[in-house]
Amino acid sequence: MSTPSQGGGAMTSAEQSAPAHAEPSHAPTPEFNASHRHVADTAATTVLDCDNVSVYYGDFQAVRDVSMSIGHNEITALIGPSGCGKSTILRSLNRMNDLVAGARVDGAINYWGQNIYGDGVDPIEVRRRIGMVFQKPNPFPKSIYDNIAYGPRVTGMKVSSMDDLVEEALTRAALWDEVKDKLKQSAYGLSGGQQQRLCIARTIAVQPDVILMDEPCASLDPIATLRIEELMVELRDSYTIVIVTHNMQQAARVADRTAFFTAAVDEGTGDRTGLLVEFDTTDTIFQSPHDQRTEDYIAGRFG
Ligand SMILES: Nc1ncnc2c1ncn2[C@@H]1O[C@H](COP(=O)(O)OP(=O)(O)OP(=O)(O)O)[C@@H](O)[C@H]1O
Repeated sequence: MSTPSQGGGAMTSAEQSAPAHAEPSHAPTPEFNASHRHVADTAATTVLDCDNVSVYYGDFQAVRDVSMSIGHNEITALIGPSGCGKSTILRSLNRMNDLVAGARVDGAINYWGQNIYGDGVDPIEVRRRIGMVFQKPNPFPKSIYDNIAYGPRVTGMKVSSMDDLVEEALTRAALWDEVKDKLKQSAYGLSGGQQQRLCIARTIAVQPDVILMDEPCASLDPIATLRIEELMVELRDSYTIVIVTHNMQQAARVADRTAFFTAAVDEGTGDRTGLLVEFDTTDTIFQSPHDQRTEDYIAGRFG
């Protein structure tokens, strides 16, 4: 498993203790509005490529035949009605579904050209490079400092100064100024929005390349939601971000590209299986979609 900056080569256990890539530079903090979306009318370099991906839970096919390319340093939103397989696809992008008994992925998901489901690929290393932030903030029952330091410690990352690493991660997650005087206090003392930024900092601390976010604002109030959206836009210059959201305005505000999923009913079994209807620039999906199903969903006619 390699990234272009690593120069190729199979992943080894020694590699697991080394940073995945050179530290990305700090992005300037843009004032936030939708115009900060990239102009996504040209194809970006592909980081993650889903090639005919189907995901099963036991015998149930939850989502079928998904092919899409996730662009480098872009925000990609996955939208669609409940149960269409957005979270299932998101979790398959870093092998999180491996942790679900009976879950199985068909097809290939290529990360910088290497199938993450290929022989000999370490799922732990996949999840370090492709991190995930969940719907509900889930800090560890530890101090703010130890929440950040935990990942680097358990993955055996070589760190010259843990204090610097903690400050760096919290700064990137736009939380440092709010917590720098209480690093030894419990993370549970933070507000929900702060806890979610802490979880983003925790993900950043192990130097990922891609950050997956599964409805990261679902449990937050509008102010905290806006702060996370601003943060996503800031982080985009250093990371590739994939977000599942039920909030179409959120997708329209932050995403460069948007994938619309729906579910089709199998006449025989009655099962509802998710499928990708349309994947394009966010402007195209929201302003001139090619598929009637996308247009109906965007217009609120179903889902
Ligand atoms: N762990 C699991 N075991 C069995 N079935 C599952 C599991 N997780 C999801 N499913 C099923 O897979 C299908 C897709 O679910 P998924 O959560 O991916 O959809 P979603 O589009 O993210 O939905 P929502 O928007 O409601 O979160 C659903 O039918 C769901 O019941």
